[in-house]
Amino acid sequence: MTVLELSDLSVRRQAREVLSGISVTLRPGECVGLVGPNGAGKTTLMRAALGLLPHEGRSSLAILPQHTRARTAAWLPQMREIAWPVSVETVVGLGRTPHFRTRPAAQDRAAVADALARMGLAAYAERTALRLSGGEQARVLIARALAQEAPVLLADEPIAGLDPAHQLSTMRIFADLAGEGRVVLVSLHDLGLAARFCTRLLLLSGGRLVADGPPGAVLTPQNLAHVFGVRAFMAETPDGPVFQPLEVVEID
Ligand SMILES: Nc1ncnc2c1ncn2[C@@H]1O[C@H](COP(=O)(O)OP(=O)(O)OP(=O)(O)O)[C@@H](O)[C@H]1O
Repeated sequence: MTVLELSDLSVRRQAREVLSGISVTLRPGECVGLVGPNGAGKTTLMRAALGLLPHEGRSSLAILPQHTRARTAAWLPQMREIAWPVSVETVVGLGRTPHFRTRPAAQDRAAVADALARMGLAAYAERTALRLSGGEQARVLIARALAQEAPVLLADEPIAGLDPAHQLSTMRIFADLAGEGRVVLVSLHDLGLAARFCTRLLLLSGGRLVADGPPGAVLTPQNLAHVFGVRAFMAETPDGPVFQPLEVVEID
C-alpha cells in the first residue's frame, strides 16, 4: 500500500521560507484537493513532495530511488507545453517510459489506449499533438499521466483552461482513480469542484497548512474570508455541494 507522507516539509526560495513545516499523510482512496490563494505554496508543496525542489523535512516520495519514484508517482505540472510535432498517442505513450526497457509491450499499448479512451481522446490518437487546442493538449497531458498507472497522482491545476464538461469529467476521473485505491492530490482554484469531487481538502496560506479536513470543514466562512478574502454561498443540495463566491471582503 503506497501512502504519501510528508513530515515537517519546508522550502526556502531566495532565503524566504515559502513552505513551512507541512506534515500530512495521504492514503489510498483519498482524492485530496490542495487549495489556497495565488502564491500560497501549492506548486511548491507538490514539487518538494516529488523531490523536484530542495527541501527540509521528509517526503516519502522524494526519498525513493529515481526509477521507483517514476513508477510510484505520476506528475502533471502546471506549465503544459508539448514541444514536438508528434502524435497524441506518442505523447501519451511517454507515460509508459518507467515501465519498459527497450520498446513498449502489449500492456503498455493497452494502458495508452485506456488513458486515451478515459480522456475522450481515442479519435485523436493519430493527430499531431501540436495541432490541438490548448484544452485538448491539456487533456492529452492528463492522459499521459493516467497511462503511467502510478499509485500516486499529483496534478497541478489540471482543469485550468478546460471547458465545463471536461472539468467535470476530469474531476470525476480523479475521484474514480482514488476510488480504485490510488492517492490523488490535485491543486485547483475552483472551490466548487474541489468541494464536489474531493474527499478532503488541504488549505494552504502563506506556505502554511491552515486547515485539513472534509470540504465542509475547510471551506468555512472564516477560512474563506481570512484566507481567500471572499464571502461565498455554499449549500448541500440533492446534487451535492454547491459553492459560489459572492464578493470580496476586507479583513481588518
Ligand atoms: N523560483 C522562485 N524563486 C523565488 N520565489 C519563488 C519561486 N517560485 C515561487 N516562488 C514563491 O513561492 C511562493 C509559492 O509559490 P507557488 O508557485 O508554490 O504558489 P501557488 O500556491 O502554486 O500559486 P498559484 O495559485 O499562483 O499557482 C510564492 O510567494 C512565489 O512567489
